[in-house]
Amino acid sequence: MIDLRFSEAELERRRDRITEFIRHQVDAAGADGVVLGLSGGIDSTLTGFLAVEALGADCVHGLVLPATVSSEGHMSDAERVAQILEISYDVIEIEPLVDSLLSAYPEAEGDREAVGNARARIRAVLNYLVANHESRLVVGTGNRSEAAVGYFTKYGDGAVDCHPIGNLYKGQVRQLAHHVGVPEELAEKTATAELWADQTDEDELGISYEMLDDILATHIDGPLSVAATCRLLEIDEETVEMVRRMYEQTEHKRNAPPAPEPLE
Ligand SMILES: NC(=O)c1ccc[n+]([C@@H]2O[C@H](COP(=O)([O-])OP(=O)(O)OC[C@H]3O[C@@H](n4cnc5c(N)ncnc54)[C@H](O)[C@@H]3O)[C@@H](O)[C@H]2O)c1
Ligand SMILES: Nc1ncnc2c1ncn2[C@@H]1O[C@H](COP(=O)(O)O)[C@@H](O)[C@H]1O
Ligand SMILES: O=P(O)(O)OP(=O)(O)O
Repeated sequence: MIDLRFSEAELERRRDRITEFIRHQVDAAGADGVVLGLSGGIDSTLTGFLAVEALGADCVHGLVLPATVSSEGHMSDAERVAQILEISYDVIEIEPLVDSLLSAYPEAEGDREAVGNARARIRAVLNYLVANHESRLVVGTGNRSEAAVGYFTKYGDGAVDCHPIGNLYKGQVRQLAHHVGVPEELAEKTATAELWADQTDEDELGISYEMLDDILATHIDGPLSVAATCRLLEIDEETVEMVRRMYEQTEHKRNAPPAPEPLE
């Protein structure tokens, strides 16, 4: 394993860079603030803390959007974050909207992945409903580790106006969260997409975030070959190749949809 942690000075610089970024995005769009989905997880919690630091509590609106598969613990943590930050927030149950989708297209009933992704997309629709109505931007919560392996729903949690923590690896998200004062028990929570019951990121991805971050930093985002990465991290080639495959196969999620070249 390699040590990707920031120094205290670097953490302060990251914090300043991200809060300046959020202010700039809002000012440049002439918006009145941001809307943010709060799941009780570390990414949305850190993003909420940084958005309030950047804009003030009045300019941040939280949405807590439980589904039947959401655990009570995560949803009460999400509300707790909104209360700590003293931001306005709404709690909107999304399962009636999922049911409407499935009554329109019952063929997808029981398809865990399709319905799970539909939950993420319903949340995106609600985020934009509020953002349009209140002249705000939708602020994303995705980090570099998730983005690099496509671990997000296309046009679901990926449907946002900016990604303030999009350059941080998951371990660095936790470190910055501690630094800005996120309570310990929230900063150390197990990551879960909660699109279906008992889902965890690391189980589904088949790799720990610690190892994923190391492979991304050295090989995918860094200069080392597969062989050099294996030697440095003392891991097998198959693990590095698996990450490389996830990165390559999900490129479409990180780019604008293509169109044919114009005719000459
Ligand atoms: N951050 C989180 O924790 C989080 C949040 C939401 C989802 N997730 C995870 O993300 C994953 C989302 O599922 P998914 O990736 O199967 O669904 P997706 O809908 O995000 O992406 C698949 C869709 O992309 C399109 N597509 C596929 N290959 C393509 C290509 N080569 N070019 C262009 N378009 C292409 C197709 O429309 C396909 O249906 C799941 O594993 C889910 O658990 C994680
Ligand atoms: N239950 C939720 N309420 C509001 N927003 C949510 C909820 N679950 C997820 N989100 C948003 O989506 C991103 C990504 O979610 P993962 O839990 O990592 O899948 C999350 O940060 C929230 O902004
Ligand atoms: O995106 P979040 O806030 O749900 O965090 P995590 O993915 O760690 O559960």
